[in-house]
Amino acid sequence: MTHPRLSAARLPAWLAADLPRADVGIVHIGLGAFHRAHQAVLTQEAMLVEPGPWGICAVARRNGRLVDALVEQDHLFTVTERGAADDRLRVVGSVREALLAVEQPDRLATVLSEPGTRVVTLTVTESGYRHDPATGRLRADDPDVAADLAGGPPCTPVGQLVGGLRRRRDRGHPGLTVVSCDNLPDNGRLVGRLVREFCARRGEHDLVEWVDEHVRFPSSVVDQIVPATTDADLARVAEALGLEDRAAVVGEPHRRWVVEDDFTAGRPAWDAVGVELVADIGPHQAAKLRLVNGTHSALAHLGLLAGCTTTADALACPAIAHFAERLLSTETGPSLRRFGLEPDEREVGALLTRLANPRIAHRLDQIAADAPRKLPQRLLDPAVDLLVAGVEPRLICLAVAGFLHQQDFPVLALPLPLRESRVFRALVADAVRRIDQDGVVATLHRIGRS
Ligand SMILES: NC(=O)c1ccc[n+]([C@@H]2O[C@H](COP(=O)([O-])OP(=O)(O)OC[C@H]3O[C@@H](n4cnc5c(N)ncnc54)[C@H](O)[C@@H]3O)[C@@H](O)[C@H]2O)c1
Ligand SMILES: O=P(O)(O)OC[C@@H](O)[C@@H](O)[C@H](O)[C@H](O)CO
Repeated sequence: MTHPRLSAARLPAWLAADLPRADVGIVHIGLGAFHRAHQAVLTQEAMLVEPGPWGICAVARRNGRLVDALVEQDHLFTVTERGAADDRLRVVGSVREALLAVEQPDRLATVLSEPGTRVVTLTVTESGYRHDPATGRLRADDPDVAADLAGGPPCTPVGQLVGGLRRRRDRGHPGLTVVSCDNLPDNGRLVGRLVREFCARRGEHDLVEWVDEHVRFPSSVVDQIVPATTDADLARVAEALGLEDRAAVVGEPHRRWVVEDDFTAGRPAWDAVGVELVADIGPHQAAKLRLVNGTHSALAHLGLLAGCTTTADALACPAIAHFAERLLSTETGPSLRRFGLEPDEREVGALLTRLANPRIAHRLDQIAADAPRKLPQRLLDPAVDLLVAGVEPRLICLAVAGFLHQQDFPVLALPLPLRESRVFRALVADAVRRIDQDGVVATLHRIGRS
């Protein structure tokens, strides 16, 4: 059955009542599933508590279908919070404009430069920053970075940011705050460094000075599982709403955002809706990346070898579930002692329940994609900390072996302490051999019993 499209005019009154339709104050670069389920919802909630000009201009890179869908729907879309037992559907109206970065570079630079724009948020994936994780510097040999540095219409997020900041400075408008929400350690400092490096490589040292004085780059940690939307999700939303929503997203009910409290030009009342504003992001970031994302990556690399498709499938396998519980309680959890954090049994249980939600189809191949950029902060840094504390990271090495098993050649750039660690290399080699010989499930069984 076909349904009419979601739009402001068609929205049932009970849903329309809760929609703030504010002027743009935030530009979000990276209009993917996550932004719609997370920051767009929290910003809407914040504006309901404290009204203000915090509407969002959401910027996609190439996904014209998504931008068209939003424009056709008056920028409205639904978010389904899918718990283990039921769904909660809501309509989101905090997005006020949607742009395609590569086709509308001038409009993007203008929105970034407008005085009303006071915050820029980013979710452009780990590879979107185009940096070398080992040095934290821009990959100037990346063709897109090179084209941006040469002054073409910017196609990388850093090039886009610099274009907007330059125009802002030239127009004499005040500074703003850039908040990275990607799963990267020190994400704020990383973007700040890349923006300055980009300007310096172009010889724009005066712009570096302006950025130093007028732009803040707080780091942030986000946590909510939001898989890519499927056709089945879209059909379910259409049935529930009686309207077709081509920009719908589905995520788990858990939603967390921790941000360094360093804003130069104001922000929505996010703190009134549960966003944690903190002075030191370090422990929050390490805990999230190691516990949530570390477990995800381990499940992905071992679960795919075991023939599983989603995190829920993987955790339905007793050997993998036992492995995940031990990974958290004996390795990634204890690795956080360096940050003054102690493993907590209840937290481990709650996390595994989240990841096992059978109604959230989080595909392991989506999590496993781009692994060389994810594994360092998720599993390799904890391995370093365990080795320093005299503990063998045997389970982490199994997950790394699972990753190497799917590769034709070792593509992983190991941190120096692991490259030099004979223990680490021997543990990984042994894990690869065991998986080869016995298969992944039997290997996990054996390790589980030892
Ligand atoms: N999905 C989740 O569960 C989740 C949870 C926590 C954090 N995150 C973070 O958010 C990121 C994105 O996740 P997602 O689910 O939205 O992925 P997604 O693939 O749905 O969206 C990523 C978006 O970033 C865009 N992008 C990349 N480079 C860009 C550029 N130069 N200019 C504009 N847009 C650009 C892509 O085109 C895409 O629209 C993740 O990589 C992660 O760092 C995601
Ligand atoms: O989104 P990525 O590709 O950085 O990582 C995949 C998942 O581990 C990640 O999206 C988690 O679901 C998320 O970080 C949970 O908060």
